[in-house]
Amino acid sequence: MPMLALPSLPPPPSMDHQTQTEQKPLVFDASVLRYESNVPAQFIWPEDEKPCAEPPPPLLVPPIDLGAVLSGDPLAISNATRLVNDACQKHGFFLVVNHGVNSQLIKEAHKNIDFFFGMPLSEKQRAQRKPGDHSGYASSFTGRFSSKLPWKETLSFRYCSDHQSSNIVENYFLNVMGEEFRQFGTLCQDYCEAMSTLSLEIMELLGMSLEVGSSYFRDFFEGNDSIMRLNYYPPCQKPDLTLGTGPHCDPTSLTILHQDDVGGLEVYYDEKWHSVHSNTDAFVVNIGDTFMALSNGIYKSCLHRAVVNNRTPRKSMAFFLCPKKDKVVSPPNGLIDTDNPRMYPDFTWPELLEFTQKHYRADMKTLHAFANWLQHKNTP
Ligand SMILES: C=C1C[C@]23C[C@H]1CC[C@H]2[C@]1(C)CCC[C@@](C)(C(=O)O)[C@H]1[C@@H]3C(=O)O
Ligand SMILES: O=C(O)CCC(=O)C(=O)O
Ligand SMILES: [Fe+2]
Repeated sequence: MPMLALPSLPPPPSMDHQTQTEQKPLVFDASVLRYESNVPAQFIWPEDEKPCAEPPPPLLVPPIDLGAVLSGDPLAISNATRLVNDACQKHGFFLVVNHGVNSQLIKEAHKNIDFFFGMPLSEKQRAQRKPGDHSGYASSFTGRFSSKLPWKETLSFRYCSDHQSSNIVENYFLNVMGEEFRQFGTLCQDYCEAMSTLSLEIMELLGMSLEVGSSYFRDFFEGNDSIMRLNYYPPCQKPDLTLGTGPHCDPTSLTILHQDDVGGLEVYYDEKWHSVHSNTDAFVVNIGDTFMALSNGIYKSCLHRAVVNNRTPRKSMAFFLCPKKDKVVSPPNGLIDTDNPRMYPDFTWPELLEFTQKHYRADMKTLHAFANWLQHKNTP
């Protein structure tokens, strides 16, 4: 079988950040590192990927009034489908307002995130992510990658909307963190349920804007097997050297992000980075690689990153919508024709997830690398 070069696959950590001498393994303890003016080399990003010297121009994206769309108002629907269609063909990014998600639920979630990440490292490590697993706590990715480390801590867990998994998030918190975290678990379960509902509503809108019918993608994501991630970006004394999350397209289908009012999210469009103003009343929505494949490349997977600052910690909550395990990601016939031939091979989400967890560090070229990898894997 021909060997494929996978440019982002890092060498095992022992190969470059631990030398023959007595160097200790790197630990990202934010309570210490946030005051450190010497940023460890593993967190320093290459010159061409460093944050912009000046604040980048804002990305002008019209907010979509989801409430008006769901009320069935024909004018609101035609406006929203036009705006979404335009945004998704250009950069794959838009905002949703009047979304119907309880603002108290969002506030409580942010409070609990502050509490969780404010705990000592050893407490958070009770939920430590295991190698090859996408769930759990990670303080940066010190054991997983050896360079271009992100200045962030994350807590990720699986959410599944089928009936057999009704308490999957609550149970995760109970099992890994214990009884004192039951309430946080219930809150995250409720939040994920709200995100799953919201994502299916957005899928109706995407079905209308791609003219395949409002139920096509909604049905495809019924019983979704998704990932929820809480991101915490501690302050950094040298924010111009590092990144909170490096440039990437989400390999997942659709991301619904809620960010606090600190700011730091940036989107690449028209050959430059743009900042995204924070608006705590809005959800930030972006297309991911799996939806790009599902739309036969018509909607773009959004290239984005997060920068950090030297003053305030920043929080965001990302719900990564993913299809049920056995769903084949294949575009509907209405999106394929002689001018628009098939762009990507059929695949299932678990295959792409495994690719990003075991073979390739997700970046801006994941879908392309994955399509090549699949092709070589399946050619004797
Ligand atoms: C399936 C996933 C892999 C990542 C988490 C979810 C969706 C986004 C991916 C990620 C955020 C893209 C940038 C690189 C990454 C390693 C990160 O910085 O967290 C990615 C996630 C991951 O592999 O854990
Ligand atoms: O925190 C943010 O603003 C972006 C996070 C992100 O892109 C991700 O978790 O995939
Ligand atoms: Fe992302």
